[in-house]
Amino acid sequence: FAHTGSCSSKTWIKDCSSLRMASTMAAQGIKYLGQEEAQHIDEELFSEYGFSVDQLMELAGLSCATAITKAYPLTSLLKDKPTLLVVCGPGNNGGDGLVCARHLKLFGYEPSILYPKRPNKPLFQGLTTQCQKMEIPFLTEMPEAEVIDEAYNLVIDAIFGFSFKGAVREPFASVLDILKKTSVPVASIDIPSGWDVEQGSVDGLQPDTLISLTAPKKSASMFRGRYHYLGGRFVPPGLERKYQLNLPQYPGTDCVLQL
Ligand SMILES: NC(=O)C1=CN([C@@H]2O[C@H](COP(=O)(O)OP(=O)(O)OC[C@H]3O[C@@H](n4cnc5c(N)ncnc54)[C@H](OP(=O)(O)O)[C@@H]3O)[C@@H](O)[C@H]2O)[C@H](O)CC1
Ligand SMILES: [K+]
Repeated sequence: FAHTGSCSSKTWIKDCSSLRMASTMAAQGIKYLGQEEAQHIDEELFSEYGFSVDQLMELAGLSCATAITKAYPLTSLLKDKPTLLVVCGPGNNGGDGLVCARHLKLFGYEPSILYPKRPNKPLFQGLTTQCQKMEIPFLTEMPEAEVIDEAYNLVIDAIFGFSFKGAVREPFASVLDILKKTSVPVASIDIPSGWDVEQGSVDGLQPDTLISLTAPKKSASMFRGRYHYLGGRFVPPGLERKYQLNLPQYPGTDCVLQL
């Protein structure tokens, strides 16, 4: 995978690197959230600011799909088909994964979804139906690491987000063990799954891409992959001030920003 972005010719390199530098400088001072703080912000978005969960999930999932198109453009993929594996967990992080998969299908990728633990709630049932109607296949079991390396260009990790706690329970412990053995890149939504939200993990998943939603969580400072994006461009100014998020300015109408 080569990061092509918009810097494809030499004449663009200078402009591009100064843009990247500007983006890094703009991101300086951005707040890295603790677990409770991230959960409070989430609750306030619903209770005080009048958002519904499906609204924010749609924006979060669209940000993630957009970030994937930037880090792994269709033209950069090595396999014959633009296949992706999206692994979804039981909470809202998994919901973001379903939305992300739907948008990626619309963007020309060929996602398959593994969704082993499905909550019995209309929101997730609706998102599942939407993906099925988009003709996205749902796998019945997690493929072995060699099969993933053979069949997919990229894995999208939408297993756990900011509510993850403790030791990973099944079936996700086995799923994460397989993901750690794959050599195709992994793109994690909000948190690399299995990482402590604040402390990270020394022997955990090492994603190539991290898409932080709303604001990075403390563990994001331990991220060593190539691409770190900020997404979830929906934070009202009062909430940003209250939590001193110090968010960088998104360029133009973009819904993601590379940190
Ligand atoms: N404000 C925003 O930026 C928004 C972010 N969104 C996304 O939502 C997630 C947070 O979603 P939440 O539902 O609160 O939690 P998670 O998806 O992180 O996970 C909850 C489920 O995970 C299970 N869990 C927790 N710990 C373990 C463990 N050790 N082993 C196995 N399973 C675990 C937990 O299961 P229970 O058994 O406890 O029920 C939960 O089911 C955020 O990160 C963003 O991605 C929103 O989409 C929009 C707003
Ligand atoms: K994740």
